[in-house]
Amino acid sequence: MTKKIAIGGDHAGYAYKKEMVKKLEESGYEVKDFGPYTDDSADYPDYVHPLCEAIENGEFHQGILICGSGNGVAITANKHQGIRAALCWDEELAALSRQHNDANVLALPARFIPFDLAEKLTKIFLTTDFEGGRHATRVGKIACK
Ligand SMILES: O=C(CO)[C@H](O)[C@H](O)[C@H](O)COP(=O)(O)O
Repeated sequence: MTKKIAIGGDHAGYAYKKEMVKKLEESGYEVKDFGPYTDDSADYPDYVHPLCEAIENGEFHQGILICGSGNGVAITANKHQGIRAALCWDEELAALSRQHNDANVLALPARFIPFDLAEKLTKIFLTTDFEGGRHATRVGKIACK
């Protein structure tokens, strides 16, 4: 089964997003780019909310969000009950976001890491399994009552 990936962000992440779409498609993923489609100044919530709703609806397996610091897209994504967005800037963080937190969205800080690292983190994120067990109990308690 081809893994379906949703990608989005804002103008600060535009260049990385454009390149990341190419890399993901070359790796065999089915990718939808939720925008923005130029590097004109853009408001990240306009792109993050539709992407997260699509993931919550089961249309995509996981999401990649890219902005300047990664904070804007992560904060916005985590407003969605069905989203666990992890801001990552090194390989161990990317692995742990999947192993311990079952994160379904990776937030990347384009202005703080080089593209080749962003690509490595994305590959780790998309290929690392959730460990379950004690972590499943904790993830099950995240949702606000
Ligand atoms: O990095 C961010 C802070 O959370 C945002 O996601 C934006 O990318 C950043 O705020 C854009 O800043 P700009 O000065 O409008 O380029």
